[in-house]
Amino acid sequence: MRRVQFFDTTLRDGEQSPGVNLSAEEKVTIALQLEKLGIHVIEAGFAASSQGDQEAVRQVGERVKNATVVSLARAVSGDIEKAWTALKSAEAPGIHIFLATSPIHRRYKLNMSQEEVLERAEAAVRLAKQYFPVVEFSTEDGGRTELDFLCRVGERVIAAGADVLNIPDTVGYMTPQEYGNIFRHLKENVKGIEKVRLSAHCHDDLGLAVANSLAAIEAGADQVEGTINGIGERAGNTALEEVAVALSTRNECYGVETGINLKEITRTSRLVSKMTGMLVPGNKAVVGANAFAHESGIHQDGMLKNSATYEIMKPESIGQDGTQLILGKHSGRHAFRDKLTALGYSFDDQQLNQLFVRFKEMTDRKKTIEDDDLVSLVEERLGDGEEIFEFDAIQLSYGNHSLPTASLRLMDHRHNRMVEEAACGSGSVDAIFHAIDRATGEPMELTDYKIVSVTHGKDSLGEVYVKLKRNGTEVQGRGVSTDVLEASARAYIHAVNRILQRAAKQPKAEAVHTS
Ligand SMILES: CC(=O)SCCNC(=O)CCNC(=O)[C@H](O)C(C)(C)COP(=O)(O)OP(=O)(O)OC[C@H]1O[C@@H](n2cnc3c(N)ncnc32)[C@H](O)[C@@H]1OP(=O)(O)O
Ligand SMILES: CC(C)C(=O)C(=O)O
Repeated sequence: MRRVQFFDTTLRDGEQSPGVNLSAEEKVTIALQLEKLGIHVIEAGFAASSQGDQEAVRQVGERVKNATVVSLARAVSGDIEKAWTALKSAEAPGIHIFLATSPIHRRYKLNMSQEEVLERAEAAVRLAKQYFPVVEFSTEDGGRTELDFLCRVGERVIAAGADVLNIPDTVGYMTPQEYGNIFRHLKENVKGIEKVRLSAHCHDDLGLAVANSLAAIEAGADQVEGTINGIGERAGNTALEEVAVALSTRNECYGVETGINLKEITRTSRLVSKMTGMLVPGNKAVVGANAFAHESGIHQDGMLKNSATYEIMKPESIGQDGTQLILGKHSGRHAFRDKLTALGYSFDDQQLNQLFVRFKEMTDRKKTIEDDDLVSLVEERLGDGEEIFEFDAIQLSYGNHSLPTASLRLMDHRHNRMVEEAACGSGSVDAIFHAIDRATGEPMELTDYKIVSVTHGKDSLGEVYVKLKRNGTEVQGRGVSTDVLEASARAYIHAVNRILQRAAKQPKAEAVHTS
């Protein structure tokens, strides 16, 4: 199978992301992880750009043993010499020389004619060849360069001894078809092209960097350049982890092997994100936090039946922890039951349906449902018999200069009717409890009341515990809601139900106990 080599420029083009500045130590740490990932060429920096980067390139070159370490250099002797100073003690040194070839860059940036570009490129490669075993030449803005001229540049640098010819789409302007065609054209028209490795280097200005890189590979490129997480100048570079996973998952389309250790992808992505401060968006392909998370009920049901329904690769194959079924607004009963089973509960269909109704109410108010939320929800009902009174709705009027008033509606299952009552109190909670006493016609003595926050954040669940006493029987009630006043009402009604259920079971001798 044809081999495609991976050239990582996280430490050079990736570092060109605004706000990113890596120390030599950080570059070494990332480079050693790139080595574990199986990257073949690591661009450690641009030695001529600063004393600090020259030192960083030197340290990376000395520490990395299983990849070629290169420095970027302009087509000027000073840059090439600084690159050699940095890398002469490296295990496998290389240099990456670039010179823009497009009409726009020649005219406005370099102020060079085509002939001058050809001469400068050739001279730079010849000089670099005196020092480096591996010389890559990049035709900066190659995508927007006249094809004939691109071929002439290619021929000149190959004749001068270049080992790799890289055709960058520097401004992310190419479409996959156009970019692939450039590689086909070079392969067919450049003398000596078989002597060099042909390389693709894409930017993501139109969101096409990965697609363009894959198109180049299809058209014969045998090296792909990019960064981890796709970081880099402007909209960034080709995300190498995406290319590696695409080449492996759709190997029947590309028929190439890479030698990339896919299991190291997640670790590498997290390290780069941490050290550069460039956060990975949740929906980012392959390494985003949601890449293997399923939120909707229909998908979750499919996943539980067979993960191939909604996952095209195994999260473990790229070092991710595993599939996540996120319970939320769009979840269905299958995922709900599965989660409860994982938490150690088992329910018949009727119980599950009742809990599911409460769960859906909760998801309308709370973005993410955590395990603790579910435990609270379940335990609110656990061990209870049939509900006598069922909470339905509540409305409160509160002002610091007026009497708090609560209006409350509940279902009275004994008489199969909705009851609505209102009451005032010394505070909102007191008003709610009076309204419940009126609605049930079963006044209780409140002996304890406390509120606990179940999870974190503004939309966390409040859990209210009350103790009610009547005729010597004292019971506890629990209520959960994102609103503590509603949780209070639920807790009180829960306790009323339990007291009445107890009384029904022991009509004559009501024991005094606490539960
Ligand atoms: C597409 C890419 O990503 S290319 C890499 C881009 N990366 C960087 O630029 C990061 C590091 N850069 C730097 O630290 C600085 O730009 C330096 C140290 C390299 C150069 O700084 P300065 O000497 O002050 O020059 P400055 O950056 O302002 O201008 C670039 C000069 O290099 C010339 N130049 C640009 N590319 C090349 C090239 N490939 N070969 C030769 N000369 C070049 C420009 O024409 C300009 O020359 P001029 O001064 O004669 O007009
Ligand atoms: C130096 C070259 C390869 C580059 O980064 C680009 O053209 O984008």
